[in-house]
Formats: sequence, C-alpha cells, structure tokens
Amino acid sequence: MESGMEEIPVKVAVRIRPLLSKEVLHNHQVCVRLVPNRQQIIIGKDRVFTFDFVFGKNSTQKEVYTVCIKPLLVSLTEGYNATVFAYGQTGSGKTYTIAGGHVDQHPPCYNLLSG
Ligand SMILES: Nc1ncnc2c1ncn2[C@@H]1O[C@H](COP(=O)(O)OP(=O)(O)OP(=O)(O)O)[C@@H](O)[C@H]1O
Repeated sequence: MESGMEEIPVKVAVRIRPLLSKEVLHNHQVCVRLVPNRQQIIIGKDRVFTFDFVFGKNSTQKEVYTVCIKPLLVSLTEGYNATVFAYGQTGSGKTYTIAGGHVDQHPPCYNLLSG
C-alpha cells in the first residue's frame, strides 16, 4: 500500500455557506462558527464538532476541489476507487458545491478536474 493510503478511508468535510439575501432580509442569524486553525466548528454557544476538513462561508469551489477531491483523483490513477457525495439538509449547498453555483464565477467541482 502506498504511503498515506493506510489512513481511515472515509473523510468528512463540512462547508458553511453564507446567509442568502432572503435569509438576511428575514433577519436570520448565523449559528455556526469556525474555530481558527482547527478543523472544528461551534454550533450555538458551545457545541464543538471536529471534521477532517472545514470550509468557511468564503471558501471557493477551487479550494474545496483542491483539498477534498484532487487527492482522490491521484489515488484513482493508482488504481483505487473513490466516491464523493454531499449530504445535508435541503438548501444547505449540496448542489452548489457538487454541480456549481453561478457557472462562470463558481464552477462545479467536476469542472475543475483538469486543474
Ligand atoms: N458556498 C456557497 N456560497 C454562496 N451561495 C451558496 C453556497 N452554497 C449554497 N449557496 C446557495 O444556497 C442556495 C441553496 O443551495 P443548494 O441548492 O446547493 O442546496 P441543496 O443542499 O442542493 O438543496 P436541496 O437539497 O433542496 O436540493 C442556493 O441559492 C445556492 O446558490
């Protein structure tokens, strides 16, 4: 087994999306905070959760792709299988991340495959 492949085979990333304009309009509040320099988030006052990767509201498609997906492509070329899927409540940003938001500014992760 190549070095680095003895790790736990499932990794979980959390991506926090910004409030939508309609949410700002309705005075919705952000309830999730990032812990700086740690892959952790705080929900509410003090509930801390740790993930393999945490992306904040200003994270880009390219950043998510580079950190989470590109290494899987490298392992594919070495003969390993890989699956990426998005999980979360409705409106949380699954489609935006996997299939893209605004096509020019926020390309889908799979459009970055050649990068
Ligand atoms: N990282 C982000 N930055 C800016 N806007 C985002 C981001 N993620 C999601 N959005 C916006 O939030 C809204 C909901 O996102 P999206 O449709 O991707 O959610 P979803 O999880 O796929 O929802 P559903 O399960 O209902 O299909 C969209 O208007 C999308 O453009």
